[in-house]
Amino acid sequence: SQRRQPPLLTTTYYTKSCPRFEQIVQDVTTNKQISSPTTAAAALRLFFHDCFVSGCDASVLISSTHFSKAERDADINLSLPGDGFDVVVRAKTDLELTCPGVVSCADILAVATRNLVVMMGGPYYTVKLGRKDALISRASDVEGNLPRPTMPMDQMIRIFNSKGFSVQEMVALTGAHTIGFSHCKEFSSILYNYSRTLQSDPAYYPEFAKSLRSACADYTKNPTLSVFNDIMTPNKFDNMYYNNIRKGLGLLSSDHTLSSDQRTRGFVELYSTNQDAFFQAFVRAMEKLSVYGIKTGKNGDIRRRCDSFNNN
Ligand code: HEM
Ligand SMILES: [Ca+2]
Ligand SMILES: [Ca+2]
Repeated sequence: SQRRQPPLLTTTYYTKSCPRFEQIVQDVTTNKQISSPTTAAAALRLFFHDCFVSGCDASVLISSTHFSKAERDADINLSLPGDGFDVVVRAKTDLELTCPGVVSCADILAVATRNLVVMMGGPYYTVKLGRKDALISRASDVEGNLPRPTMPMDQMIRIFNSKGFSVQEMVALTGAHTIGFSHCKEFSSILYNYSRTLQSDPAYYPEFAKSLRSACADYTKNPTLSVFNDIMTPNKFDNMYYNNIRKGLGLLSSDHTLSSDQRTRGFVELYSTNQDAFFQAFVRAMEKLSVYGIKTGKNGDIRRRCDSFNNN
């Protein structure tokens, strides 16, 4: 049997073909984050949702047409904020002026995400380059590839394992919930109607549950209502998320389960007491995530626009 070699990305991919690549992406991400501070969390979640569905290939950036419903319009992706898409489009626009047809949307999203994590106070990690953009984006491919907050731990672990990510890596990556928001509907079922006998015992700190109920009181009429994922340091990329979930200050059912399940609890405890350990684990897991399922050569192309394929 033949062993297929993993396609190789390099850190110097654009050194000759687009020497200003890093600088252009850096300028765009900085300006965008300053004018729209929700961009960092938006891009980080967008990147996760791209990579877990057929690899880090910008498949999530494609817009639907009359003929085909793209990933972006799968129900779980409808809450992806526009700022994440917008920062990629802005960088692409600048890059097409400087080095047309050279830089992939997938590489832009990967580097923009890293830059934004760093801007929020998170750790720097290496992003290798040379990803090609996907030739396919189908909403029907999304289901089953992304975790949902109401899933039991077994199922969440199965999704991560199926992509080669360990329980430890799952816990480290989910530290991303140290920034950003969740809409009320994502945790309303456990907020209004929970029983402590369930395996998915949400174990909200009672005062926290009370304040969430009041913040979300109107959410059926106003579906845009949302709450910080990390109530203590919502705008700082740190290890506070792990401290929160140990105290019942996690938002989503999946956040609570992370600190109650015996398979994940040890990692939560480690990262809550040792930010260096979290950052090191996050760096390794993001480096791994960012090369997951990447396309090279003829398996992909360099899109002219990030939201549509080249052949139309
Ligand atoms: C472990 C399973 C996970 C589940 C069940 C989950 C679920 C969710 C849900 C329901 C939201 C709220 C979305 C909204 O209401 O708009 C959210 C937000 C977010 N998630 Fe996750 N997530 C998981 C893991 C991850 C991972 C691995 C990352 C990145 C590496 C990530 C990054 C984010 C970010 C940054 C936000 C905030 C988005 C924003 O503010 O726009 N999540 N997640
Ligand atoms: Ca993808
Ligand atoms: Ca935080």
